[in-house]
Amino acid sequence: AADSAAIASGISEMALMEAAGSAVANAVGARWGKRPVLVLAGPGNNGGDGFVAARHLRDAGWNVRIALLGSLEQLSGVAARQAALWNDEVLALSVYLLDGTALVVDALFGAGLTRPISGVAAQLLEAVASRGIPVCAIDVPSGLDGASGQPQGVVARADITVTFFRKKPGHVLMPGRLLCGEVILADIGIPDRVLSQIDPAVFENSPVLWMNAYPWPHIDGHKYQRGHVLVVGGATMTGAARLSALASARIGAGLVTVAAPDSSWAIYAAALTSIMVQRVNDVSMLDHLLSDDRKNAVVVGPGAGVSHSTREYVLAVLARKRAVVLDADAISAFAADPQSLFNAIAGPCVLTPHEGEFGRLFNVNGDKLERALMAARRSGAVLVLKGADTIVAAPDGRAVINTNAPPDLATGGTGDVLAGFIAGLVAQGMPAFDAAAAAVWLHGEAAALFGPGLISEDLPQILPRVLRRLKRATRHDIS
Ligand SMILES: NC(=O)C1=CN([C@@H]2O[C@H](COP(=O)(O)OP(=O)(O)OC[C@H]3O[C@@H](n4cnc5c(N)ncnc54)[C@H](OP(=O)(O)O)[C@@H]3O)[C@@H](O)[C@H]2O)[C@H](O)CC1
Ligand SMILES: [K+]
Repeated sequence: AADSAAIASGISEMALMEAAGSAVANAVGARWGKRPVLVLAGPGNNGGDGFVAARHLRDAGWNVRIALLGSLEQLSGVAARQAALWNDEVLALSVYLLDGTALVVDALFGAGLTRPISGVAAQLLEAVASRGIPVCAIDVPSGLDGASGQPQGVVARADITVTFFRKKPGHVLMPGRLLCGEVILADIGIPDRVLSQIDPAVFENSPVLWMNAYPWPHIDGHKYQRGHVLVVGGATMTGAARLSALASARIGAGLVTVAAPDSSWAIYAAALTSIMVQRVNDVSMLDHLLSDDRKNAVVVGPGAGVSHSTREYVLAVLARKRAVVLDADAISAFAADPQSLFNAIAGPCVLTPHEGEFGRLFNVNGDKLERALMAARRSGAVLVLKGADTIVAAPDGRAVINTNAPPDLATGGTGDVLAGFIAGLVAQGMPAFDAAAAAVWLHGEAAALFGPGLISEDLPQILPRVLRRLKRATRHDIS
């Protein structure tokens, strides 16, 4: 879409392809020393980029062969014109060409892939993978769906993928992110104004998306302006709510209260210091707590139990029109009747399911991005679909894909911390979608900064260091 908009705005297709292929040759030259290269060219413009890259590498003194799927006569448009500039032998695709090849430039298919790769092209990609030949992919590793990150049949994993203008969802969604290797973004002269013309709604998560909405404390602020998070605590799994509460406090909520039943009140009270503990044995006591409208954000779910009372608590909070983060058991508790939850959602609400919990509420098909967006639209909530490539989706069609989470995050309690981070930001006035995106990013950064050996308690602990860095990086100095 970006290239057609750019072309419509007067940039020639030939120039775009020239810039694209030359960026590929530059990336190859920067990564590898001179060696025999085989360029695999497909029948569309991805193949055209391959012809340009081949010419630039040859001109730089590399030993380059190019093999084409189909015949030169079948090429059309700019790809045909670029192929004509190659002015040298064009081979037919064959596995034998891999003998004596020390690097493959994969220009078979890019954005125009419409079906799984078959025949000799598939055999070649399989052989490239099994022989462990290094690969530079153009735009996407051929066979990877750039919109979803899902392979359509065979894909040869690339060491580097050179793409143009903006990353596509497939570069950041799993398993695409792993199949792409290092993604190199090349500027091929598509002006930024094109982005506003195509108005994309899906972005890789990054502070630039939500920094302007980040609620740094004001110099003249007091604790009530920084919100009051209420975490509904469970009776037996008390650690989960404590983690959420601690996370809300660390991310800057002015006050945090845990609502606890009599049976475990003493445990909460003994374990928490700056966080308050109040008694709640049933839904009417919870409702009474919520009559204080300074308690402006609520977390339900961590350690709550999949029960009737969890359902009642959620509905009571939603009826009070409080911003709410529903996690874990608060999601699973509605498995039998998801619509009763969706009907009750009217104000800011964030659902934070992992795939298992997601499947209990939503019966939607499609890739991860589509499913998250559909679920957000259906429920009216901001959806945080967790995983190595967590997606934050809004009912209005916006989505971010998060890429900074290290595998160390896959440990008990980290989800409770995330729910607390989100609620803490919402309590300080950040819109739910921005708060969820910011919380997911900060959660990933905190884990990455801590590194191996991470347990969930470490996340709130190390968050101040992440916040300090973020603040330093985004501070607006007076000059
Ligand atoms: N984004 C930019 O700014 C620029 C991108 N460029 C490059 O262009 C490609 C996209 O080019 P396009 O021609 O649209 O598509 P492809 O080259 O990926 O492939 C289309 C052709 O492939 C056939 N096809 C599709 N799937 C298969 C398959 N599994 N097996 C065999 N053939 C397949 C398709 O045929 P159909 O029968 O489906 O019609 C087409 O013939 C982009 O990725 C960039 O690399 C430009 O350089 C400009 C700037
Ligand atoms: K490709």
